[in-house]
Amino acid sequence: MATVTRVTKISHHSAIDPSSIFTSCFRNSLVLVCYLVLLLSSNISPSFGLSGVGEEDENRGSDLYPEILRDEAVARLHQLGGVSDGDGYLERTFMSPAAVRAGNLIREWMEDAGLRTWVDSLGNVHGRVEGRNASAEALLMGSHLDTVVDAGKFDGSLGIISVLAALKVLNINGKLGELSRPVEVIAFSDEEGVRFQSTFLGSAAVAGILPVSALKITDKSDVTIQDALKKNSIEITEENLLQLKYDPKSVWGYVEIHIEQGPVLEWVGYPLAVVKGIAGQTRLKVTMRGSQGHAGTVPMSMRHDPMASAAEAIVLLESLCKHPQDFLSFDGHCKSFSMESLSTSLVCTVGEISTWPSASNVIPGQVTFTVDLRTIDDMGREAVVYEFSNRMYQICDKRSVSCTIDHKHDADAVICDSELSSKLKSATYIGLKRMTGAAIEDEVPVLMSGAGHDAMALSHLTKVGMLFVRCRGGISHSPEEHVLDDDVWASGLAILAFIETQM
Ligand SMILES: NC(=O)NC(NC(N)=O)C(=O)[O-]
Ligand SMILES: [Mn+2]
Ligand SMILES: [Mn+2]
Repeated sequence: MATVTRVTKISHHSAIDPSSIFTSCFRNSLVLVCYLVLLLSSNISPSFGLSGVGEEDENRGSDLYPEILRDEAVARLHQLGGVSDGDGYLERTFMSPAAVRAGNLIREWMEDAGLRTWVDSLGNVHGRVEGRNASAEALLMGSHLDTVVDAGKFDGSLGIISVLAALKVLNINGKLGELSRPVEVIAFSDEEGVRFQSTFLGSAAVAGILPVSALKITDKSDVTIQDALKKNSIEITEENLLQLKYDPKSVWGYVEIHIEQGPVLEWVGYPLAVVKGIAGQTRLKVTMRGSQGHAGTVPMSMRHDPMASAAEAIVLLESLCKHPQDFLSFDGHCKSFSMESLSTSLVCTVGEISTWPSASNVIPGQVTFTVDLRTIDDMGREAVVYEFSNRMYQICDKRSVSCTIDHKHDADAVICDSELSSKLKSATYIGLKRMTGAAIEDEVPVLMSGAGHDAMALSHLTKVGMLFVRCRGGISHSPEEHVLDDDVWASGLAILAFIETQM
């Protein structure tokens, strides 16, 4: 008997698009209160249960496949979550030993689902079935096999394992060869960009937007991307890099399942959401150099301290991103960006800082820190980067510290394809109906993504659509990241319904 998490019902006649609510309320810290008020005022009926498969139709249970879409998928998520370079925490970065082991394990699961597999020269792991018409445009699906440091088990992995579970069900039912078009699952080698700070390496190569110059990017140990591949017996050249690009005419679309990494689905009590779009992002590396010296003998007035300069710049960044309207101005004519969309979606993070020589009794000679800046408003993002840069250089001049800004990564915001999103929404209804045995009257939530995804890179190749899966407390990029077993199941049923109805 399937028991599925209870879902708060949003009555369909007052269906509301949570992302629009968030746009209007997101401005202040009462956003969730606003959201709740708006939901309650739309006659939320008492929560109806996804209370399990109806007793009356035992046959329905036969197309639920809990042993594959839930039990085996959950077991694989935990198994993959144990493949790590870290001791006691999860870490898999581009072409690391654990990333290679993870790729091999995923490849086994691809073959277990009946797919033809290979690894390309950027370390992406591919599994493909041609279906009835090998020359038709292919449906691409997938997500990333790399992780951040001290990661959760579901970010990236769920999008690979859930899709493979659905394809395994089709293979068991003898339907895989009957699909109307080829289907290809790709486990991308580097979405997080932790090692080289230039994210989407694998998916950008498939989309044809990874410049050859990227192969010379170095990590903290001065190892280039090219070296990292060579250490794994992959000789990447300009020629075979360019060969990785898929012909847009050979691709029908790209679909990615991913954890929400936010609190909304848990808040509204719904297991899945359709993604409306993905915020644009910029990554900077700031280096400040000053006068290294003795902590005990250099008078404060004579110091050129890059640590204090960095601290002032980081606090400035926080103020700029909390209150952009206090820093930015634009004449009403050019309308280059909307303060509304910027201030409701702008987030900035300094996640990494390092100093040299990093000794408690030494005034540092150099400080380096990262900046991660995101918003759905691309023009606004450029304006914020410009404003931060100018004000940071003023800080450095005032403190007689030399500063450089290295632009590591830029990705424009992406709007998901409306037709593909509509198909994913329909498939979600079908999947959830199978689980509950009752018609789903609610509007599937539609959310914006502040997190980046390989779909951003693939949007340069083909139309993209995404499904979000609820995660506990919205927590991600943490070992606390968690998805309910039944929500893993719901994601598998939704993508199975999508493939069955669209292919
Ligand atoms: N889904 C993700 O966690 N993506 C992460 N990676 C990139 N490239 O955005 C991020 O930081 O949001
Ligand atoms: Mn991530
Ligand atoms: Mn991710």
